[in-house]
Amino acid sequence: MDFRLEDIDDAEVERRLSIVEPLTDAVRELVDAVIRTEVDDAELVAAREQIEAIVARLRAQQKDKGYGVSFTRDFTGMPWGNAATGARNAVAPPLRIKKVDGVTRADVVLGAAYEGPGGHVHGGIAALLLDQLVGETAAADHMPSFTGTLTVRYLRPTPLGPVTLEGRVTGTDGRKTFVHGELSDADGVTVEAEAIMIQPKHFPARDAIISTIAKLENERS
Ligand SMILES: CCCCCCCCCCCC(=O)SCCNC(=O)CCNC(=O)[C@H](O)C(C)(C)COP(=O)(O)OP(=O)(O)OC[C@H]1O[C@@H](n2cnc3c(N)ncnc32)[C@H](O)[C@@H]1OP(=O)(O)O
Repeated sequence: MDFRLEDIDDAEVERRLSIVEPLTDAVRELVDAVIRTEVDDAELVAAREQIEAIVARLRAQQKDKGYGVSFTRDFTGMPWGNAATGARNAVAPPLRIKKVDGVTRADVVLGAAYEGPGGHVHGGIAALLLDQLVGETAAADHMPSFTGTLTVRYLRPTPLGPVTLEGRVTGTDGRKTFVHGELSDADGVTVEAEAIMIQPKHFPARDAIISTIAKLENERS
């Protein structure tokens, strides 16, 4: 797995975010506009040509594969390509999960790009958001847990628009953490999930990052 250390502080993380998040938001607007526009065919062709020019500009310098996950020396993660939360990923709804007293919560608005049944959220998108939620709920002490089993129950269709997510740990057993997650609209829970999250036996990336930080600190002292 592609994890790496970047020797930068939180101010530099914020500076980079202040550049990329508005870009990603603009691309989200583009996606939404393409879905909902009713301009004529000539306008669609002209717009496509402009978009192709922007793509060529961004391709001038590219990573070989995905973005990967970087960490700062303070273990601030930068999973900016992540499909559910990535700051550089316009496919991701702008999901920002917060953990308070062990309970994870997020508010997000799901627009036209997340449609499944007409006017309602695609079931795969609900599962994606819940998967990320249970992952962040189970994560502890900079150690990720991978989703072993995710069971999703769709109680009723979720209308497009504002939704909330909430997750909590319901138990642990060795390296397994059991998590309950919910997706709700203003009228209550629409989708619920039970997950078995598993801390991998070995997580070489974490060990490699910790030893790199120790080396950097040695060099500075
Ligand atoms: C840094 C901040 C991050 C910040 C937070 C990051 C959030 C990221 C959120 C994204 C979450 C994802 O999508 S993760 C991506 C999707 N998931 C994956 O790709 C996982 C692929 N699978 C695997 O890598 C592996 O199979 C693991 C890690 C799940 C398990 O491998 P293992 O560690 O070798 O497990 P093993 O020793 O065999 O078994 C340990 C115990 O777990 C049970 N077990 C094993 N597999 C499963 C399973 N699939 N479902 C249920 N239970 C299972 C066994 O019966 C055993 O129970 P017992 O005998 O002890 O009772």
